[in-house]
Amino acid sequence: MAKKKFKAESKRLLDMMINSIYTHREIFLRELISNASDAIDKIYYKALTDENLEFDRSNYYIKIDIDKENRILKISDTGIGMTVEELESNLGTIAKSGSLAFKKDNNLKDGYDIIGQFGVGFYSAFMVADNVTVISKALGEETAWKWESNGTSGYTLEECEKDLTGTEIILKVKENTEDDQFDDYLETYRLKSIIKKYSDFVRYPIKMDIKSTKLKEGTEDEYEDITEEQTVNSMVPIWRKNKNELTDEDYENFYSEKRYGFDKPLKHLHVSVDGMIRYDAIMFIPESMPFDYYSKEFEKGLELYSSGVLIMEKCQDLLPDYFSFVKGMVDSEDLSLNISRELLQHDRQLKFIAKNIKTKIKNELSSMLKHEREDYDKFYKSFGRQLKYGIYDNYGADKDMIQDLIMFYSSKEKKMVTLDEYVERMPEDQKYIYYATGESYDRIEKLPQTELVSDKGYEILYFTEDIDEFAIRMLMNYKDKEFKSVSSNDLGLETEEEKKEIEAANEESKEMFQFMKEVLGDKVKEVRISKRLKNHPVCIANEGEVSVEMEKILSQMPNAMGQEIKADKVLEINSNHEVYQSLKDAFENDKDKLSLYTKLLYNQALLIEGLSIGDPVEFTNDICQLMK
Ligand SMILES: Nc1ncnc2c1ncn2[C@@H]1O[C@H](COP(=O)(O)OP(=O)(O)OP(=O)(O)O)[C@@H](O)[C@H]1O
Repeated sequence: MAKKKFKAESKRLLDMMINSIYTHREIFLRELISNASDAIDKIYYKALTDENLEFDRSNYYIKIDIDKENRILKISDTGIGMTVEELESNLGTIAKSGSLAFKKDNNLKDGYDIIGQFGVGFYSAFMVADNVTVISKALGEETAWKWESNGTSGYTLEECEKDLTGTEIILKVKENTEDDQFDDYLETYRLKSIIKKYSDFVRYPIKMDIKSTKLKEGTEDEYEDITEEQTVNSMVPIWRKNKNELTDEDYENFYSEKRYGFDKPLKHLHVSVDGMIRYDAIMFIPESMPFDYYSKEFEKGLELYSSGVLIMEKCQDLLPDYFSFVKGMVDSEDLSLNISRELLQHDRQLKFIAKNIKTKIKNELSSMLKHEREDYDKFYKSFGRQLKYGIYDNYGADKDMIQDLIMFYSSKEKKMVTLDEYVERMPEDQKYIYYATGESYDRIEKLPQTELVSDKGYEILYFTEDIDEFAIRMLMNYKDKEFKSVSSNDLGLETEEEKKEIEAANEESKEMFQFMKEVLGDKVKEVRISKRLKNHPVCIANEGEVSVEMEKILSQMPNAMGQEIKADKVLEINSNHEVYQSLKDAFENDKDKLSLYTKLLYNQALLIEGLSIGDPVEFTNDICQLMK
């Protein structure tokens, strides 16, 4: 049976292909400039092996010209050009990459990296142009050729005039439509900004004629409009420069030029890895928090370049969430990109880079913590909370990596301390790392529950952020020391003897506590004598996994599930306080009085804890009742 070839309507095929590959129309310019840069690179490569050919950098450039009136945009280069056969095979066949063939033929790997590989970039010109003309004169050829197409009905090829070796791509820019402003691509400022965005580090000058108004020579107040040819790209990327030649100021300038932030970065990391996968990266740790940092709008990510050409503005996969504050870029020649260059084809290389970067950032932060504590404190004030999320995130997968970077306010030091510093200072007899939760340091300081632990001379870490307790629960312990809330049932402080005494006292007042528990119903799980109070009459303690502070946070969650999770509260009474005797008297003589006292004490404990009392009217009525 004879095999027949598929027939396809080229216009529709082209349309489909271009519009499904590229999400941003403006990248047509990136594609055409990358082709021009490839074409110049090819002369450079040829010169390496051809003695008769000299490569003098100053002769090579890319030029962008605009003719607004005729809606013409021209991209010219002084590169290797195309012969008539190459025009036919490279531009006449979709998905034929002359550049890929060149790379293979010349066995190119290192150094100057040719960008093109898929053979489709050129056609992106049809996203903005009705008609594309290519005039090209190949290196060493006498004649030039003109290729022309409207992207619908094939193309024409004819001989033409051209002085210099190289290629001109002439676009007849589409008319505006209701939805699209094609006029934009005839505006100098717009083109300049597209070049800056995607092609700033192309190795050859990209020139444009730029109009400006200048003081007329020899006059003091007469101005004239002049047009000057300017190079609009910066060419040599800072990350390819030698670190020793760069100053802090250079990095700071790069940070603000790139608009990574409006602050001055606290730290920069310049990484050049030359191993199995090569990459360069410049990353910054900002000092202050972007205004939208803790909002849904904030997008993490590093800029991703492939051989100096921007591929993605925010590559999220390069950063874990807990380092989302890091700004900067990564450039690698070794990435396998897909056709649109917006997606990475195999993420093996990317994963490798991401893992590498993660360790570098961690090390940088550790060294800052060790050697530049003041800076670290500033950093932690802005982003500490994010690090704590990292402990909790992903079921604690990276907790070991981050635990040394987190800090809490210390009751003793009156400043932020690391867990390591805490453990180092622990007296020998101290079993646990104690913490207390509350709204502010001031409030925690006054919490009755902290009394006994403080009295023992133990340090307490103050947790004021919603994430703190959740993160610590994930960590469970640090250097084999378990975390213990000052509100938890067993503080591990009493001797066996003391324990027995408390048990006996509880047993003695068992019936009274039972009565009090009945008054409070399911608001508390138990009423008992406290082991932790010294001067305060009452407090709320905690039994089980969910703490009172966690209940507070969960109750603010929008979904119903959070509202239902409650802490098992225990009302603890200080048996050394005079109130205890009043309770006992009331139990003997006046049960109504005991119920009033019970409700009052419970509400007091809630208030101290920063919790709202269920029925404030009842509470005030109870106080009046007491005053009668
Ligand atoms: N300005 C130019 N000078 C010389 N040759 C060019 C020029 N523009 C395109 N070509 C040739 O045409 C081929 C096809 O270009 P096209 O942009 O479609 O694909 P590519 O650059 O090879 O790959 P990619 O789709 O990855 O950009 C190129 O490989 C190159 O050989």
